[in-house]
Amino acid sequence: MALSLAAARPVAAETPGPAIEVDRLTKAFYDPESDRVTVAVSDFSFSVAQGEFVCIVGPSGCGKTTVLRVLADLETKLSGEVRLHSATPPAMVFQEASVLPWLTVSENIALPLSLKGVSRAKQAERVRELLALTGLSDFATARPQQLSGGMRQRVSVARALADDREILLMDEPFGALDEQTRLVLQQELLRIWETTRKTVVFITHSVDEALTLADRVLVMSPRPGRLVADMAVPFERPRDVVEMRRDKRFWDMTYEVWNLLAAPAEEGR
Ligand SMILES: Nc1ncnc2c1ncn2[C@@H]1O[C@H](COP(=O)(O)OP(=O)(O)OP(=O)(O)O)[C@@H](O)[C@H]1O
Repeated sequence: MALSLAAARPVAAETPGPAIEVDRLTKAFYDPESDRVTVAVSDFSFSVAQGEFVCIVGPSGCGKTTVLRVLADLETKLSGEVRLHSATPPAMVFQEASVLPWLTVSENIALPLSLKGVSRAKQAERVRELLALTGLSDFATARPQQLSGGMRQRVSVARALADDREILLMDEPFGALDEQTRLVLQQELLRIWETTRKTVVFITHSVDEALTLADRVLVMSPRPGRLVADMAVPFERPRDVVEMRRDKRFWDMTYEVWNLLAAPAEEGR
């Protein structure tokens, strides 16, 4: 199937209000042992519209995880403003699948619902939907150690979706997987996103993963991380992760982002 990537997606026109607004965020860590302050993120500003998929790329240690942890309220900021326009706290997916080994796949997915006291019947219905959405229906009663790494990460994604939070924060969720599994999960995440239209902030080291998934790619500088580019990704949806790679613009953008990442850090940071 030839993929038509001709029309640029009018991101702003389709997206209502902001779901996330970050204004001049600065975050530093103090290590009392060495009496050293590490400025992880400096003056970082961006916003994410409701239902938008934004990827953040940047060199190792530039503060990507720190930004996500501040959004999740797991870290306090030094200065700046962070506003989440959402009725629910964000859900998180981490690099390592954070599944509980003593629970079955279904029980892992149901965990946020059982913690909230949702009835067993409603839990079972929601779990059924999520097993189908993430392709795990045949593994409902399996335990995590019986699953591959990719399948465990699918369980993490399903669990993050269980109680239907509006914002999904994903920290390099496919980073530990082999290339082929990664492509399969990227395709699945695209399909899931088409179905759920969550607001997603997704961190990755992989430029082509960012271009495959995102409406916009934010490129960060080396630490202390600052915003160096905010790029709209023009490929129309639904996307096919393999077919996209036949489009010259995909590689032109990959080159452009790599050029930004390879640029030397500015003086005086
Ligand atoms: N809890 C902490 N205490 C002290 N320093 C920290 C802490 N967390 C992060 N840092 C420092 O902040 C900087 C940014 O770290 P962060 O993990 O956010 O980067 P990253 O871009 O996500 O890195 P990577 O891509 O390698 O995962 C690093 O220099 C790191 O050492």
